[in-house]
Amino acid sequence: MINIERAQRLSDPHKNDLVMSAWERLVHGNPCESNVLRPLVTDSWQRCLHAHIDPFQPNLAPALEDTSFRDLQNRHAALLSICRPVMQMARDDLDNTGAIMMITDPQGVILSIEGDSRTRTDAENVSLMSGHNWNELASGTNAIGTALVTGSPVQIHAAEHFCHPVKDWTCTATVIRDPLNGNILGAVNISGRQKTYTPNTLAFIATTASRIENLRANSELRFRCQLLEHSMDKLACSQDGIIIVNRHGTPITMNRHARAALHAWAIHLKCNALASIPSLNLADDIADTSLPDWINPEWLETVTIQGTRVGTILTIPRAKPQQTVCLSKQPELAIQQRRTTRSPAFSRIIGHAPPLLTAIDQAQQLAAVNVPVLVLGETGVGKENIVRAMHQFAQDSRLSDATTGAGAQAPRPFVALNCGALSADLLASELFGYADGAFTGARKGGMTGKVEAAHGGTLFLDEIGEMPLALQPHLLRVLEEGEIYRIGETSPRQIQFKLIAATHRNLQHEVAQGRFREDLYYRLSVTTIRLPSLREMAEDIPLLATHLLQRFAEQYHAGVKSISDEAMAWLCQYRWPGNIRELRNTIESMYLTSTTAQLHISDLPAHLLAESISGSDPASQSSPILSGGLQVAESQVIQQALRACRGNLTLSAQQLGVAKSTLYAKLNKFGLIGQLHKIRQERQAS
Ligand SMILES: Nc1ncnc2c1ncn2[C@@H]1O[C@H](COP(=O)(O)OP(=O)(O)OP(=O)(O)O)[C@@H](O)[C@H]1O
Repeated sequence: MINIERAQRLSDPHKNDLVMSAWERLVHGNPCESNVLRPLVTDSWQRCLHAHIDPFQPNLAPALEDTSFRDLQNRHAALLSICRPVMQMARDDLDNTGAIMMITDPQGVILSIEGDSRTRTDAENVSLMSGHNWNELASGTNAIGTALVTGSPVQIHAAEHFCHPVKDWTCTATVIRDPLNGNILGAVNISGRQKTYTPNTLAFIATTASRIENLRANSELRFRCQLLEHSMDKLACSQDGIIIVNRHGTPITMNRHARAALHAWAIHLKCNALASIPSLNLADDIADTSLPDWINPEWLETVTIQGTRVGTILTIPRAKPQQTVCLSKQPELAIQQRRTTRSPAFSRIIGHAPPLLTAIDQAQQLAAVNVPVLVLGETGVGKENIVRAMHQFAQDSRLSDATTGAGAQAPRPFVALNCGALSADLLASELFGYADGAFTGARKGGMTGKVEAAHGGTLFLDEIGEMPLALQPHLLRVLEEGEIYRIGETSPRQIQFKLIAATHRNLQHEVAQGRFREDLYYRLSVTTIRLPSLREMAEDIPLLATHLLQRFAEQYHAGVKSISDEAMAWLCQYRWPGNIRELRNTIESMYLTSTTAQLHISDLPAHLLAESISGSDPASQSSPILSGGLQVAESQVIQQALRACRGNLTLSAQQLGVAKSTLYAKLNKFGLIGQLHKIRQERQAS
């Protein structure tokens, strides 16, 4: 490709007469006048002379035959489908503007054309129409052909065209690149009569191409997500080596048995940098379709989703196959087995409620697979807890591999960062690190970022929903490329880590609101684990409460304590907006403040009691089974407050955090008016 400076890409219509005279002299055998022409045009005219292009050829831009053209359109169906919204816009917005837009294949053959209808008719007279080839070597200097040679956005205005029939046209084109590998997929061009010239078309065409490239990137990302989602069970459960190959023939991930399986079959490939396998390219026109010797065709499974072939699963059997339990094949057996065997790494996660068990199963499955995982759940449900367990599980699995001969395994780092706790600048340097002297105040010698520190281990990005939009593309790039640039450095560092992100936000909603990038969302949300709120696992509250009491007894050495039935009933009906963290804090406070070996309702923190007494706790209204116990509890707390305030209603209401009228209504409801009088009499008597 030729590197074209920006200033060179723009035509100067004021020089058109000079350019025309230079062209006339050229076609009469004189040398090319580089002092009049832009270097871009000089070079192109030289190429045309060298290729013996006839500047006066009447049949400009040879046409393909109908069948060949249809074949060509079929071959480029993916590009045309991605360009559809852009061409739809051209149809609607270019009408009556004198401009037309077209998409070509990488050789310059026009695949599709839209725009101003009158100009389209004029354009047909000069072969600017579907099926015609605007390659430089076929049609001389023109925006499509020259953009394809240079790989840059170019304008070719009027006299700058090499062939006479198009010298009344002004054209601007650029290439469309594959965002995955930079290959040229085709070109996009906008043309009109020379009087429609405007320098702005250069920026417009560059933006249009980048919009098409973004659409392509998003659709590739979707295919990748679909492929990974489809392969997840195999990656997690299979005892064979699994390598997932994307639709372009590039391996994107593998399970932990792949290395051993390749070794068993004496296939000497570097797992970390498996080269592309052209014969597994399902998306592009590839000449080489023969499988490499090391692949047995029976190992291949093409994954087709909604009619699109999104990739291939390559299953390399272990030399001594073991029985595989795969979720998709034997769901009931697999679920039963997994549910009864919680690995030691997850033993700190207390609870047996079905939604929690599902989350633990998923976490165990995904822990050792090298794909990003998104953990969702309200605040305090134990997201960090489960992420740490996943890291431990992966670590334990590697250690057990090491004992079966897969090599020595050093401890892997676990690095956590809360994206909501730092400003955008600080977060950027914390994440990516920086070079020595990268900015004022930078630490001498630079700093290693969290991403780099997590190399070989797990990076936990908590509150990912709070990550500033400006940083999100950088994170996506790290995930896609497996390399980072420290701030202020120009050479990348290769890194490999498992990303686990967590959020309490609804990221889809954030994407819809423009606060979270859709491409990053797709990258992260391939595999999600949703942790239930404590309300959804209320059956586990007694177990959790008892477990926490035991923990605090060990921590504070203040003896073992139990919880009264009434207090437990209260704990079970409360709605716990702060989830397990709030439960933990409550039990801790009760344990430390109670003076007896059994915790009672009266040991509950005052603000929680006030909430239930004021009736603001919806659970208290929706749990008839517990409401008896709760009423007793309420009655006890009110009596306690009355006694503490020696029958003063105003003070009692203040202490309970309710209105005086509410308190009075409760006294009536619980038959405590007599009790109130008694306390007042005692006060007067004393
Ligand atoms: N199932 C569980 N069993 C025992 N303890 C738990 C469980 N889930 C959470 N915890 C405890 O609850 C507290 C809160 O958990 P954690 O910090 O993991 O929540 P989180 O969802 O990450 O919170 P946030 O959204 O605020 O970051 C921790 O002390 C954790 O140990």
